[in-house]
Amino acid sequence: MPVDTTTSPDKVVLSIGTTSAEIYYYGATVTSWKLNGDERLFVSKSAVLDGTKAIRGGIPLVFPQFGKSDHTPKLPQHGFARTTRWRWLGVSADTASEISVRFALGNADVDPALLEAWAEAQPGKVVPAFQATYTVALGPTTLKSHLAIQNTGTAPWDFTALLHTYLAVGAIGDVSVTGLQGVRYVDKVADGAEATETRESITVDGEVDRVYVDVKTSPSTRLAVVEKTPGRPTVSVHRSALPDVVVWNPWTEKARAMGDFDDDEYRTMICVEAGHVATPYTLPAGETWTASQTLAV
Ligand SMILES: O=P(O)(O)OC[C@H]1O[C@@H](O)[C@H](O)[C@@H](O)[C@@H]1O
Repeated sequence: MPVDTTTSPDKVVLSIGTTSAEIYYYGATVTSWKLNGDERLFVSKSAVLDGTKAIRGGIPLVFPQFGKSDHTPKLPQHGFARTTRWRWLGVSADTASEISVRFALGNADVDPALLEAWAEAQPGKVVPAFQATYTVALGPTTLKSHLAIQNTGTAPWDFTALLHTYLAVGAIGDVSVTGLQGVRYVDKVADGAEATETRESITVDGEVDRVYVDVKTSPSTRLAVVEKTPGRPTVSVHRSALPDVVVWNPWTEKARAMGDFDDDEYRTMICVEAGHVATPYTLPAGETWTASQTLAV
């Protein structure tokens, strides 16, 4: 199968046969995954792509903090990884069945004020020393995101991380998410109330913003986005070391409130976000945490 990589000042484009992906250096955000010309990721028509704002769509990388925290009021929502330009490390594998590329982010790449803000939540308020490597691998029917975060300092520190995946869907009314039945969740739309998911297939008919905690799946209960619309294949989400899953759709009112999201776009997207967010991960000095997600059609 012909494989190809092209780079430009803003992004890298990968292709393998009729499948392609593009990744912006800004945020190392994957902004496109096309199979036979069919786009599987949602990016808003109003997304800002000039590196001044997190990209509204694709797969923004949330690190070192999911959401907002009272401990770090100056650290922006969802941290700084999605709003910082990553270093391009080049192609790491290039075979007939997979092409992968790597990006890096470390302390020197990040605005010092943001590092100081992160330090507020750490023991002794010490700025964490880190090195992150992000690998994106494209196969004929898969897109893998692999994140490795190393503590390069001498003291442990905490973080939360998440792959904020926006999937494109034909019509939100025809979509269901499977694999979450019986899982406890925190409902951010209901002021953080906790409940257990009873449904085998979750449908969306209003604002949804839930953190499903410690989601265990098996081949018979796989995490997947299923569409009734003819011709739209199921996208499965396979996870490693990302126990929690956020399901988000802003619906009408929140859509109107977002400047980089068109009013009706809630109809054609759903976020299914794999992360380590319900509890922070403590990374000991010198150690590396690795996690990955594979989207498969
Ligand atoms: O607007 P942002 O910062 O990209 O966040 C979008 C959404 O991201 C989700 O992960 C959160 O659970 C939502 O609460 C949030 O609204």
